[in-house]
Amino acid sequence: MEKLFRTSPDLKVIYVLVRPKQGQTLQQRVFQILDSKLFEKVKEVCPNVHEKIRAISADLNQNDFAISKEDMQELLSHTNIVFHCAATVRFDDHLRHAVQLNVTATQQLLLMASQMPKLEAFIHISTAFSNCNLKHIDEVVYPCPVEPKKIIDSMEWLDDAIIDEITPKLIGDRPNTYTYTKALGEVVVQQEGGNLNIAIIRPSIVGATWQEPFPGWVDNLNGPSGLIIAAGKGFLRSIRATPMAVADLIPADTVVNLTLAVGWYTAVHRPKSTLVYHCTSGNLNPCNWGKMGLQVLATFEKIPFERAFRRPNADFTTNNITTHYWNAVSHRAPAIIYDFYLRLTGRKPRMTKLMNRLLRTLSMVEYFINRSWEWSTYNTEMLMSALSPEDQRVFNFDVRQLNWLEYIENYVLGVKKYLLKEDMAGIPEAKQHLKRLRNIHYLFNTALFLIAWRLLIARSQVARNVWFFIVSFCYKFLSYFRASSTLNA
Ligand SMILES: CCCCCCCCCCCCCCCCCCCCCC(=O)SCCNC(=O)CCNC(=O)[C@H](O)C(C)(C)COP(=O)(O)OP(=O)(O)OC[C@H]1O[C@@H](n2cnc3c(N)ncnc32)[C@H](O)[C@@H]1OP(=O)(O)O
Ligand SMILES: NC(=O)C1=CN([C@@H]2O[C@H](COP(=O)(O)OP(=O)(O)OC[C@H]3O[C@@H](n4cnc5c(N)ncnc54)[C@H](OP(=O)(O)O)[C@@H]3O)[C@@H](O)[C@H]2O)C=CC1
Repeated sequence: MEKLFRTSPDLKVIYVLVRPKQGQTLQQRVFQILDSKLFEKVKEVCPNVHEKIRAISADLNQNDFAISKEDMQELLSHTNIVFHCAATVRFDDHLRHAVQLNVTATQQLLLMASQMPKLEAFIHISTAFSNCNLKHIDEVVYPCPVEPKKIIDSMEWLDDAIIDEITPKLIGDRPNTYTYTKALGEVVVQQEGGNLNIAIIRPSIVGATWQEPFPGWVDNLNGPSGLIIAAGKGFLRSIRATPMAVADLIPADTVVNLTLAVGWYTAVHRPKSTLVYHCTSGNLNPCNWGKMGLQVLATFEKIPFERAFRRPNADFTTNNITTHYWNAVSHRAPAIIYDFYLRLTGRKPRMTKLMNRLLRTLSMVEYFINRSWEWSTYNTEMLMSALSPEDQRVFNFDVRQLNWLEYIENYVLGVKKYLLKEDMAGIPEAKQHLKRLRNIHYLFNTALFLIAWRLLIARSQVARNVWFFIVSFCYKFLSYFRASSTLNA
């Protein structure tokens, strides 16, 4: 919406399907977004942007999306282009719910779209990981072993226990219900698109903005953002990741630019078949997880997060045993010790629970940070060459120009500002806090060493002998030093 109004202020109206949430009405939800920093630039070129966004109450879990008759009439008669990006993105969602949102709702939306007389294009947002069971992925819709229609039907009569039982068999070698249902959604789009002008966009891992409307803007915890917080606050200190595996991140504004360009191309050129566009970075400008982790850490040195639990650190491991070791030593043990301290001081323990949640999240993303994929980008490159030089500049989605180090630094800064809402004025205090943590760390390690050594001496003759040898050596060295300094005087 931001980019559309900034580049086309004459646009009449955008209908946005919204559900009320957390005690807020739809209007409040939309106005909260419009009143954010993100929309500051838009308001300069389009001051009446508030009037141009029409929030329509809709819940994709309901029949006909629970849209009122009047709203439905208005939507059907006025819509020129549909961007379908609503989905459940939870990796662990129950299959029934994931199918309802990512497959059935897509089917219903297509049906709705087929009743829109003025519709020019239907743009479906999928994910580059919908076929993550393959290593090389082309810009085509791959068939699923069980037809989506059969899956949709079966979800209506199977009970939860049976669904739980068949879920691993259905998702096969995909890691979760999210990627599986997004793949089903694509098949539905292809099979039931009828005469509609359809395109599918597959972004990889969406990160903060690169350039527009300003660098580093981010507003949710999906993808790396939540883990950047966990690392910056010192909760996450080691990760099972392959440093050389490609980190296929794609900035949010690049996805937006490609999506709008695809909307234009689909409406104007009306390709004969459904085109799939990969919105990925790996084959044009690859960055790996190792480089990303180092740059994230380097940025924490310059711009630390406030009130960190421990000093940020990054141990990458690919080994099962070291993963368990680091999880025990770097994650669970500090959490248990801290909770013990909270109990002692009469407060409610919370760190172990938080750490368990973090480890669960890690176990779910591990699949994606230990593999590399190749996505072909013929259609995306074709689209780039179809744009005029001016449009190539305004709707830039050429990731070859992306400087990763600069991007990651801005990303971390954006996480601090827009997700954690931390003030830059707090940086000196945050640095001071990290210094204190470092001293506590040294003190703790020294105390631990001395206790272990004392216990060892008490139990082992060899340790005692070594200890006496070190002490007598130090004593002789000191005596020699004292004697030679007296002679010199
Ligand atoms: C060692 C040092 C390292 C140093 C450097 C580090 C550098 C960085 C390197 C990092 C490598 C990056 C790898 C990314 C790979 C992504 C691949 C994506 C591929 C596909 C991309 C797509 O195509 S598409 C979007 C993908 N889809 C998601 O990305 C949603 C995932 N997510 C969930 O599937 C649920 O979230 C899940 C997890 C079940 C929990 O479920 P759950 O029930 O336990 O928790 P909830 O979600 O209910 O949230 C409960 C509380 O956790 C908060 N929270 C939510 N998410 C959080 C999160 N990610 N990290 C932290 N905190 C999070 C939330 O804000 C709540 O906070 P509160 O309680 O205070 O409100
Ligand atoms: N983030 C990423 O890394 C990637 C995302 N994608 C795709 O991009 C799209 C957007 O994802 P992202 O922005 O990350 O995720 P979000 O969860 O932020 O966006 C999903 C949207 O769908 C809406 N939604 C979910 N359920 C319903 C419902 N029952 N009725 C109405 N609206 C609903 C949500 O509304 P509400 O705000 O009310 O919860 C939310 O605005 C998805 O299709 C996802 O698959 C693809 C690749 C990567």
